[in-house]
Amino acid sequence: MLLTDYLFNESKKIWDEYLKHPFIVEMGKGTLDKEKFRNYLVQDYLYLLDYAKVYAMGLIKSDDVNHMKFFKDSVNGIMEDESATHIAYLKELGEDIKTLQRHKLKLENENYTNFMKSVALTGDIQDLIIAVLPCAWSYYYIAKEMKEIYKDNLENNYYAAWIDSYSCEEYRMCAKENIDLANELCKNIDDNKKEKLKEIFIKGSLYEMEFWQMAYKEIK
Ligand SMILES: Cc1ncc(CN)c(N)n1
Repeated sequence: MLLTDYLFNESKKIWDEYLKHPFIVEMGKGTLDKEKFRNYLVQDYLYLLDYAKVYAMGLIKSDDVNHMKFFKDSVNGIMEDESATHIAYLKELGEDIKTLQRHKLKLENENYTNFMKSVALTGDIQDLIIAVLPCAWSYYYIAKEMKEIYKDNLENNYYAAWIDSYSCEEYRMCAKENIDLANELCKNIDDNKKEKLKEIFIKGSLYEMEFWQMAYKEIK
């Protein structure tokens, strides 16, 4: 069995909870409070900056030129393409884009990004790819499911552009490249390492859940 199939099975319960989360359900129905969404996007914009740094550390820890290119292209994809959806929504919602970086990270966001950065700094390249794997993969999983569940509700849905950006072919490829690299880098691991990687993956998946919780409860 591929390592990523094993990791998916081990965390599927958590991932299926994402689909029931009120933030996701209300986005799917188009009823989510726009102020909540704006605050989420500001936090997520800051998250993406740290997330890009983790891929930059992946480049430093790679020896293979193809892996180096993957991490370089990922930094570019995060900072240019993924952030572009955030910026477009935030502009439309009246946020000052020039001062976005001045916002403070909320606790759950900081905990999550500190976790990824610490794995990236103290672990090996296998630990690093598994720490970032729930990010792209779970967003693709969520958006693809939303596209199906809420298919009759997307035409005039304010959040359709968000759903599209994470379920489109380009993002599917992005998630697949992360999955394929994880399997390639981890193909010869022993059982102890597999257990360690499972713990990292489950922690990352739980931090994703905490992020949705943070976005929904929205205490400033
Ligand atoms: C918190 C979080 N996790 C994952 C993703 C998808 N890259 C994101 N934008 N934000």
